[in-house]
Amino acid sequence: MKRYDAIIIGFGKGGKLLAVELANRNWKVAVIERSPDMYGGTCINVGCIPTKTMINESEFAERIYQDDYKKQSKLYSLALRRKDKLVTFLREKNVENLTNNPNITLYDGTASFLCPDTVKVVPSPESEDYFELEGKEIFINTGSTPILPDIDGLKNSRYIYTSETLLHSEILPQHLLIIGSGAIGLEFATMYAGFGSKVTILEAGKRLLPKADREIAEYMQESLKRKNIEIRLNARVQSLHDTADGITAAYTDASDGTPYFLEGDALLIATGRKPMIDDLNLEKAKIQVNAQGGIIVNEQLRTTAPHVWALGDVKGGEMYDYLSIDDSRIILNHLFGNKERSVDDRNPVPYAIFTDPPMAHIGLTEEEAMKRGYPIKISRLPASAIPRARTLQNMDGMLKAIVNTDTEKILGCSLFCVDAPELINLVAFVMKTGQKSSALRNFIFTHPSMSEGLNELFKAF
Ligand SMILES: Cc1cc2nc3c(=O)[nH]c(=O)nc-3n(C[C@H](O)[C@H](O)[C@H](O)COP(=O)(O)OP(=O)(O)OC[C@H]3O[C@@H](n4cnc5c(N)ncnc54)[C@H](O)[C@@H]3O)c2cc1C
Ligand SMILES: NC(=O)c1ccc[n+]([C@@H]2O[C@H](COP(=O)([O-])OP(=O)(O)OC[C@H]3O[C@@H](n4cnc5c(N)ncnc54)[C@H](O)[C@@H]3O)[C@@H](O)[C@H]2O)c1
Repeated sequence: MKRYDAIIIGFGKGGKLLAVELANRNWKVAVIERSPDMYGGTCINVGCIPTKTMINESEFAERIYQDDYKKQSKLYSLALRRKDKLVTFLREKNVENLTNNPNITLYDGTASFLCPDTVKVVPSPESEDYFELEGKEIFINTGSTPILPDIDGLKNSRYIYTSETLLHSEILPQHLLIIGSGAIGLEFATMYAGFGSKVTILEAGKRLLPKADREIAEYMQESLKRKNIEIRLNARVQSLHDTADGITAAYTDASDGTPYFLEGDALLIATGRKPMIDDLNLEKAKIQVNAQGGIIVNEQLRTTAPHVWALGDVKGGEMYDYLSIDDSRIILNHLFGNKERSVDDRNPVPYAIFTDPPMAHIGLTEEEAMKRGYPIKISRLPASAIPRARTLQNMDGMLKAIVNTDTEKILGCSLFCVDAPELINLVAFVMKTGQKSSALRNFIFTHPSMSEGLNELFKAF
């Protein structure tokens, strides 16, 4: 049996960064990945990168061929090719980063625990062959997988997709149905509407983005409507049936019990993701999981088994690329640094949803700040008031900030405007460095830029 200083299960975001850092410190590292199509993990293969590439392509398609489905279809195929090219480039780069390092060995296969320091690797599901590896430290970085709700007909339909499969389909849907209006549902809706598909989202909840600022979520809902994206809230999907040329979703509006039938030619399941623990045999290592199947870790990311750590989506909770990266920093800090980093010291964490315009948020919403009894003042700025939004011909949206009137510190900020995923990082920087809101009011920004809008937004405080 081969022995390593570190075994990393899953070639995901945090794991690949950790592998290189450990190897550069002369650790012998084994990385185990179950699928060569997933070298480099979710983000570059089926997550952030392909989706944002396609959203960018769709914005371009929308501008030039707004109502011409045939021409849009052609652009969709070309966009898929460009997306595939980028994904292949990044995947190859990711593999090179590991395989060029003499201290790293990349193994193809599915890993499972035999005991806390030994894993079994099955290279191919078709064969009974396997080998074992022993590690002084083991890092679980197996990511997450789509949740498939228990809906009649879902398993047998030919028209059902997940975010991982829809972007391999060559046919641009005429009418895309989406179940779920979280980040994935909204981003795919934006993408396909941009390419000219009609999009209808069926969301079980009573409001869009329940954790977002209510006012901003309402702006977004109105904006999506103008883009041919219909959102049906309170929707309880009971069954799905294939027809000669598509799929019918039968659902009930839970607010009044009215039954509906909706026809489309493709249906995306976007009802959340769950930690990928299925094959790991965690009991053999006495690694505990929570009720949602997330691996339980302490604030240093150690699991309940000695010398076994977990990073990224497999812990459950918030699932973002940058949290997996930060998890790797925390682990490195505990292995080689001053041991001061913790998952508790990184809040507030911003997020962004890449609709058109996109929405980004950090900190508290207005409702949350009120509930906590803070003395607050609120400022709002329509995106159309920012000259850069006009030069970009994207004036849709609203910016909103909440400041504590006693401390003059920013409590929360929601930006629904072009470039919001970039702007929110400026706000995050001010919040995390403990500066007052006046830092943004008086800062010199380039012109014309969306950042200038922050001068205006924070003028009120
Ligand atoms: C469509 C989509 C869009 C997204 N967009 C964004 C975005 O814009 N911004 C953002 O921050 N986040 C985004 N995310 C979330 C982000 O992609 C994830 O949070 C991040 O990639 C998780 O990385 P990870 O380190 O947990 O592992 P992953 O990158 O998921 O890697 C896990 C790897 O482990 C492998 N594996 C699993 N089980 C085993 C096993 N038993 N043995 C061996 N290998 C195994 C898997 O094949 C996979 O390659 C998006 C996600 C999706 C699905
Ligand atoms: N831009 C980004 O950072 C980005 C982009 C995509 C995904 N992600 C991450 O990926 C993860 C998964 O995203 P997601 O959008 O699938 O999950 P999500 O949990 O964010 O949203 C799922 C939505 O589906 C709804 N839903 C669940 N079951 C339903 C049902 N049976 N019928 C109708 N609606 C139902 C929920 O109410 C919720 O609104 C999230 O953690 C997300 O943060 C991030």
